[in-house]
Parts: sequence; C-alpha cells; structure tokens
Amino acid sequence: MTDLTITRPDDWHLHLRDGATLKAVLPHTVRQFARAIVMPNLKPPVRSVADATAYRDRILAVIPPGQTFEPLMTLYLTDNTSPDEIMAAQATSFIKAVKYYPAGATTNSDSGVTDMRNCDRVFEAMQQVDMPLLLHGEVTDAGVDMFDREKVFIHQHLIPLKERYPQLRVVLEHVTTADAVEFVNATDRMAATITPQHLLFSRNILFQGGLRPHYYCLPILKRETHRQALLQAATSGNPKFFLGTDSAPHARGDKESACGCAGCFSALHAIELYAEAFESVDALDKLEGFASFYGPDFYQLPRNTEQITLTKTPWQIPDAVPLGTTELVPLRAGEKLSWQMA
Ligand SMILES: NC(=O)N[C@@H](CC(=O)O)C(=O)O
Ligand SMILES: [Zn+2]
Ligand SMILES: [Zn+2]
Repeated sequence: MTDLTITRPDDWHLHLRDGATLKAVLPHTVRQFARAIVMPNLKPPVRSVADATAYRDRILAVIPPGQTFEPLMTLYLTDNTSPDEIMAAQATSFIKAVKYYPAGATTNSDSGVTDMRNCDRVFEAMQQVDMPLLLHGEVTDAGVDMFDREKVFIHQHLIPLKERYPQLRVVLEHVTTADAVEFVNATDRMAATITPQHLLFSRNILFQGGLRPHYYCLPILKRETHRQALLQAATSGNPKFFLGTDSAPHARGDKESACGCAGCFSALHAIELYAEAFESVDALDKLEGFASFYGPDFYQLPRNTEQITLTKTPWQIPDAVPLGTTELVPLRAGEKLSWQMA
C-alpha cells in the first residue's frame, strides 16, 4: 500500500503544557488531530472548572490562524476535589473527564491522590453523571519494582475500584503490559489508550548502545512480550483500545540530565509513527478505527467527518524542534520514518 486515507484522528491523551511550550507544540497536534484530551498536570494543576476554562482559553488563543482544533479539558483529581466541582464540570460543554494521578507517580503529580478512598464521594458523583475517570495506573511504593507498577496498580487499586463503582467509565491511560490488556478486555465500561512508543519499542531501546533518555517515559517501556500484546490489542479492531499519544514535551536539558524527566515528545509525527506500528503487523486497515472512531465513541462525541491522507514517502525525523532558547527532541529523532501525512 502506498497511500492511506482515513477520517481525521483525535488524540485522547496529550500534554500541551502552557506559555511558550504550548505555543511551540500545539501546531504539530493541530496539523494531524481535530481534538485532544488535554492533560491537567500543569504547575499548579488544573483543579477547578475555573482553571480549566482559563487554560482552554489560553489554548484557543494560540491555535494557528485558519486552523481548527477542539481542546477537550480534564480536571486534576486531588484528595480535596469536591463532588460539586464534578457537577459543575459536567455542566460545561468542554470538560470531558477527570484525571487521577497517584501522588508522586509521574511528572507534576505532587498534588495527586494519596489514597483512592479519599475520593469515594467524587467517584460516586462521576458515576452518577457518567463522567469518565482517566488513570495514570501505577503504584508509587518504592518497594515495588519499576516494571511491575502497572500490574500491581491493577490488582491493588483498579480491581477494587471497579468492584465498588461498576458503572463508572474508566480509561487506563498509556497501557504498557499484557496484564493491562487482559484486564481491560475482561472488564465492562473500561477502555485504554496506547502510545506510539509502547507500540514501537520494548525496554531494550532504553539501553541500545548507551543510556537513551529520550525513550524514558512513564509507565516505563516493558519487555517485548508486552509490546506484542499491545500491538495485538491496538490492531485487533476492539473499540476498547484507542489512540492517546501521551506526547509529553520536556526541554532537551531536562531530559539529558543526571535526573532526567519522564516523557516522550511525539506530537510532531504521531500519526505517522502509529502508521508504521500498524504496518509492521500488516494491519493498516485497522488504523482508522483505533485513531478516529473508538475514542469519540467512548467519549460519546461525534466522529470527525474530514479526512487525512498518509503516503509512503520516507522522510527524516529532525534532530530537534526549536523551543525558545532551547529545543525539544522528538521521538526517534534523526531516524527515517516511512509514512508522511500529506
Ligand atoms: N508520560 C510521562 O512520562 N510523562 C508525562 C506524565 C504522564 O503521563 O505520566 C508528563 O507530563 O511529562
Ligand atoms: Zn501518566
Ligand atoms: Zn501523560
């Protein structure tokens, strides 16, 4: 196949940041995607309807002229979020979900939840108004092996949560393991997003020829058997699995550091990366469902009507993208990509 036309996709898990970074990264997403679920882990986080409204306005203000993009906002769940805030969020047209970060699990998660039980009244309210809960699904216990944190989260927190709130719609974000795929498959009102890096790479890439910080994200890349399970899920045509890049920009110096930040920047070329992953298992015919249909179906939003075309035109991913006085290093920087969006 040399070209592929699909309905314009959406990104159901995206970090846009704020200020100069927002302005630098947004055009890349707008080029490819009609909508995105925008993560609330700013400093300070997006905790209220007022915060989300102001953040949305800052995003709308920097959409490149003549282009359209719809930011779908999320609220950052804390120990102190009130059920009233959920009701107020539900009453807006643009807040579409609530995001749970375990305190300390990932970038800007210090205000995250210390114990899920603190949020029971909020979960009840969310279940009542059918507001989806998005999970960074990892435990933070120092005693749990880094590579087991998602699996342990499912057993310690997610299974009990779904038992207490079976009607709550939940997205396990950026799934990385066969265990997560199996759990999502077996559970009602449960979906998952999958990133390009988790479809394309196993943990080996982190150490290929030396330590490679631009492949470090959370949850961390896992062994090859898990990557295979994710690829199978993404290309299965099962609507429980859909596209969420988790593009997470960090300036080069914050990645290439003695204590480097977690996050891969993939907004530059996300749909092309996914095309490559799907082609690797001869499943390009399944890309449109994953990228353009199952996300809006889950969020109960209309599917996009515009189309985009990808052509088989090899190009080289740049070494870096400018970011003020510094730069961002995209995923697979400097390497060849075989698909290009027209
Ligand atoms: N995925 C990451 O490694 N980083 C994300 C946070 C997150 O999604 O966990 C970020 O905001 O940088
Ligand atoms: Zn996360
Ligand atoms: Zn993320």
